[in-house]
Amino acid sequence: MSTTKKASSALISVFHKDGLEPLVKKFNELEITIYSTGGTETFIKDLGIDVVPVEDVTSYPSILGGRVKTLHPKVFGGILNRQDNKSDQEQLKEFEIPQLDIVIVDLYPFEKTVASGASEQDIIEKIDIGGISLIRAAAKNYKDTLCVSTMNDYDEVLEMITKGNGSTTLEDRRRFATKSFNVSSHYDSAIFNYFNKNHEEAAFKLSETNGQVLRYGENPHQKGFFFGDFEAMFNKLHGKELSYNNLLDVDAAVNLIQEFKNDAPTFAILKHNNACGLATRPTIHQAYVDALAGDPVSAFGGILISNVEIDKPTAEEIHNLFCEVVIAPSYTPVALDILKGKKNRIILVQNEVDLPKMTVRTCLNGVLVQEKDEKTDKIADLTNATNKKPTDRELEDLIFASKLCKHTKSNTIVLAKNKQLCASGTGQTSRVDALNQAIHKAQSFNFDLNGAVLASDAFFPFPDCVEIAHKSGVTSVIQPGGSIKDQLSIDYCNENGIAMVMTGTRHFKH
Ligand SMILES: NC(=O)c1ncn([C@@H]2O[C@H](COP(=O)(O)O)[C@@H](O)[C@H]2O)c1NC=O
Repeated sequence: MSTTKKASSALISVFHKDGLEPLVKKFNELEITIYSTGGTETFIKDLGIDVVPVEDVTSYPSILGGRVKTLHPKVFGGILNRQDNKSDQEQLKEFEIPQLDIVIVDLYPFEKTVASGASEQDIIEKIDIGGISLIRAAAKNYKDTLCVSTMNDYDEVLEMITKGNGSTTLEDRRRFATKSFNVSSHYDSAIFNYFNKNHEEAAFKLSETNGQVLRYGENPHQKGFFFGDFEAMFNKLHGKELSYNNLLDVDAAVNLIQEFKNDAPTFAILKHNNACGLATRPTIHQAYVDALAGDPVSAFGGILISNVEIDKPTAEEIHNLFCEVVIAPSYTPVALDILKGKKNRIILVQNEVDLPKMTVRTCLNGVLVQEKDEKTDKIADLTNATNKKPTDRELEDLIFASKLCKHTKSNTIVLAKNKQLCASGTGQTSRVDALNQAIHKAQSFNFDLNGAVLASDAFFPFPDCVEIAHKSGVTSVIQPGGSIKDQLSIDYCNENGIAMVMTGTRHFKH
């Protein structure tokens, strides 16, 4: 028996009518009978194309404000019958059920309605019942039925139907069934996540429908994929394909620069997810120059991000550096031309899109999920722990350093001065190691640490860090506090004229 099937009928029930016209016209040309629901029927009729209202099949009107319109055995029988099953075919005849060869559905926009901040009642009404049932039924019966479950596929369907003169192959129908279960399971995950927003039910559903195969994973012998909507976040203007590691760095960069969103021009340079350069200045050119000065060695091959438009002078400086990715909210035309001067350099425009509020990572044989660390330390949150208070300049530097600390791998110590990163110790197994690494690095790039500030992502269990910091010139310290031995560090600061403020908030990043 041939597995290629010629369609003679289609049921169309779509929320968004955009993009439907060419498909409907093609069906009409191929003499495919079109059945349809209320709004879709009006749309098709207005195109001057014959359409059979679904009510003519069910002999029921649409009831309960549209909650029930296609949910009827005559509709589902038409979709689910097996064409090679004698009894199914006899029942079609007996109950006068029309054969439905193609089903096209565009579901009520549930996720968009939730995102719009609509009321619970509006959201509930956007839980599609009939549409999702049509999709499940048609996809289940892919041997006989073609299921089109998203408007993104209309072009492909039009091409397929045109090429096959109304026929589809089993292979195509199975492929469309897979797409349909992708749509239906994503839809149900979104509904579950909406209902379970307070996490009463101990279940986790992460559903991403946009996937991309990467060149490889973290290393060339590992396969890698990205599931997410990169295009929603960025316009890629130039350069090679982003790698797995590029994506991780871009993520780190975007989260870091978010802290400086409404600040003066700020430039960050990152390597392996940590910043090796950061500066806030009156111009973005100066911010870049001073960020680079933080560690011009590490900056090689780095990820660059700016919180404001990149102009010509900045682009000229950047062009001297080999870097993987440049990210900014915009570029002047001249700056863009300069940056495009290197073939592989990836240039991204960051769109104004909210980042997810939860983070997810694999752990053992499951996943760990947590709220994102959304707390940014502010001057108003600080309590003075010492007799000496930080100067206004130091206070600004303390907040600057604390913002960076939050986005650096633990254990970390950040040393900063005049809103410039002098050096940080990153991902160390002890806080003392992190501090020593930072001091050593800062000195190797000729930073004068006299008057510098120190930020620590967690409390000091002993006074050793403040002592080492003091001896290298640090005059002000910001830390969460909370150690049973806080007083030892405070006493040392008081005895040596250091100001220490406490935030009360730890910023571990593992
Ligand atoms: N209730 C039903 O039987 C039903 N059947 C189809 N729908 C949906 O109704 C929408 C199309 O409605 P209309 O053609 O009236 O504009 C589509 O999004 C479709 O998924 C239904 N609506 C909700 O469940």
